[in-house]
Amino acid sequence: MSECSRFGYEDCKATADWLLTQTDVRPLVGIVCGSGLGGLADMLKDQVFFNYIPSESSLTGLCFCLAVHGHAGRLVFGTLKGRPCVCMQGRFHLYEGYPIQKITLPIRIFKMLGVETVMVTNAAGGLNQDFKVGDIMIIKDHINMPGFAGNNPLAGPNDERFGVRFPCMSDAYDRELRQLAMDVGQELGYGDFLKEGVYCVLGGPSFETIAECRILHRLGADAVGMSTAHEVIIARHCGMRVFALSLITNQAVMDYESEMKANHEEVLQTGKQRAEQLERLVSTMVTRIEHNNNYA
Ligand SMILES: O=P(O)(O)O[C@H]1O[C@H](CO)[C@@H](O)[C@H]1O
Ligand SMILES: Nc1nc2[nH]cnc2c(=O)[nH]1
Repeated sequence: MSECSRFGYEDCKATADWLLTQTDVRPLVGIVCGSGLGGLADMLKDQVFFNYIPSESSLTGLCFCLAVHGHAGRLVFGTLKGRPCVCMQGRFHLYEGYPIQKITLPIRIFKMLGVETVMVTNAAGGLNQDFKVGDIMIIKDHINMPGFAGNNPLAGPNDERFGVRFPCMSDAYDRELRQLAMDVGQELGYGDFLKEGVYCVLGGPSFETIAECRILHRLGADAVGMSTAHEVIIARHCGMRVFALSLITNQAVMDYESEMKANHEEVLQTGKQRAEQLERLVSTMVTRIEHNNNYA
């Protein structure tokens, strides 16, 4: 069986159907928590959660083993300020060695659970020289670097039950949700550290060289990370609205004289420092999204 068909429609449906027998929550919003940002899932009330199961032969299809420090590895259902949500408290990355279709399987499961809006968060290195550590960057576009070399989650046979063969990506990051984030951010007094920009995904796990950071910046990227774009492509393919943000956890090293060194501890530390504001931004947005959906 090919990798693509192993994580196909039937797998997603079986998993979603099983999950729906385990909880009364019918989520309209699905949230993906980035490195150090798992506290978003802890905000959910009346939680029902499932640990990602470290087995290839899992009945539920959620056959993942999660080892990345800073990611809990749970699918959490619950309500956020009264709105039904599901959260991936921890995600999967290319560098963990999983096929790209497996990394993005939970997003299709979101769809089959009834999710309409996906909110994706990540930790990223700042390439834009105007960005500071601790800034929150609303993602307006991405550069899918692995996709340039053919590593796209939609590569392989297309299943029309999910979406079309050639989905548009120029509108991937919903304009209204970006505006909503800006409005909510201003209301909360986050104006000084709320930015907008382009996210570039690389395969990782090594952080970038100085030359790589310089070229990514010249290509138009404002932040660099190792996730998100694959999830967004899959979410858009099956018609969900997408909002995504990066927490700028470290400054990408662009200068040969610099003594700075990217490291995962700093990433997690910055996550902790901004956790509360980020949670408030996302949870306030969630309370307004349903209203937004009415005229979407
Ligand atoms: O993208 P998330 O999962 O937030 O994590 C980011 O932070 C980790 C590196 O510190 C990498 O996994 C990178 O992708
Ligand atoms: N690739 C990459 N991922 C990150 N995640 C958090 N910071 C970084 C970074 O500087 N580079």
